[in-house]
Amino acid sequence: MDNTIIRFENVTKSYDDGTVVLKNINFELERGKFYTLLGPSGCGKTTILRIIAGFTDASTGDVFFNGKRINDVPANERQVNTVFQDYALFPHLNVFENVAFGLRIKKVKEAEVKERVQEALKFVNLAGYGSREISEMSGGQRQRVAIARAIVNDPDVILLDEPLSALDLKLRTEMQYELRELQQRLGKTFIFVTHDQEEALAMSDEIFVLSQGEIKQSGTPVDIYDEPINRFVADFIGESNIVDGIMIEDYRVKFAGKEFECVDAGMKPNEKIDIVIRPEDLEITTPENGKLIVTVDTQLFRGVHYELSTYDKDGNEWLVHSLKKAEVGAEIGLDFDPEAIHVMRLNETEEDFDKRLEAYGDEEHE
Ligand SMILES: Nc1ncnc2c1ncn2[C@@H]1O[C@H](COP(=O)(O)OP(=O)(O)OP(=O)(O)O)[C@@H](O)[C@H]1O
Repeated sequence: MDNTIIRFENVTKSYDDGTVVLKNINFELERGKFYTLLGPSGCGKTTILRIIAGFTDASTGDVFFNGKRINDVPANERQVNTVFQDYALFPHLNVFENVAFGLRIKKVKEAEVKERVQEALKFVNLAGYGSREISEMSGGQRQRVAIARAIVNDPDVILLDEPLSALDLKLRTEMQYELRELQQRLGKTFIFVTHDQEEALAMSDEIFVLSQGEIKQSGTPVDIYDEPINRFVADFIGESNIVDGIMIEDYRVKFAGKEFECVDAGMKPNEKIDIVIRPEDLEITTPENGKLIVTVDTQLFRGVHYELSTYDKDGNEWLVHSLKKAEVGAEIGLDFDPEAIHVMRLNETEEDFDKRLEAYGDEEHE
């Protein structure tokens, strides 16, 4: 059975004033998975949700739901519900009536309304809260009311537009666990919008990293963290050391004035590249044993590790996460494995990246 629930084909969105918000969006989303649209403010995340919900039209391209083109299907006939950033709860209605609202509009019978609302409230751990006023609920509880209101209609897909952004850090982390757990219990497709990379890494089955109306990379959190395909993604996801480099030949790169063994291949000799090394992949050693020699500029204790800001003689900054301490002002060595060097082609797109890997793979098989 085809497990695809939503498909975007060449979707663009522009406004009459000439603003191009989405350039050419293509993706397929599967039933029952947790997807995250991640990117800086204004990159088009909310616009994608609005097109799925039917609140706005795509300018060109096609949107499919369960294999059926839905460009012209009105919002209220789509099997989709949205949880908004500000929850959009009705302050004059109590918790029960807020959740019941959509069912009442559909003229569902009273006995069924009662049963379904109670079930939805139980699902979000708010059984017994039905008669409370919204003003008597905490931020986290309001969030759960908004989710109960979305799931009571039994939609196939739930859209969540930065639903955790109004919460303080501790509650936010709790709600991340809760939302993920809820999605798994429900078995529905969740599409979650955020500009917070940690949230995206923690919660998602698959992440779409967006910038300026384009998908820069998609994949599992581990894929995107370990194999960012360009400087934008590497910089946006996690903390990174990114420096200019040159590919000498397959498995050999040059950066910071020295040549190193690496595991990347399939690029042109002498090609200019971007190099990424994650701070946790750099190990402190003596200057004699270090592949890089750096001076420690600052050191912060972060609980689990020390965070050192260091620089080499060319002025490149190297951020280090280390369990070992160093002396501020001291010269130290940094060691790393060849696998820790991640090589990226300048401004490579996801499509070109995939083509390159495919071509390289084919060559290997010949
Ligand atoms: N009616 C409109 N007319 C012109 N431009 C618009 C209109 N609505 C939205 N935009 C523009 O579309 C772009 C993308 O907006 P969108 O809300 O999708 O971004 P976002 O990634 O969700 O950002 P945020 O995280 O700030 O909500 C923005 O630059 C915004 O100014």
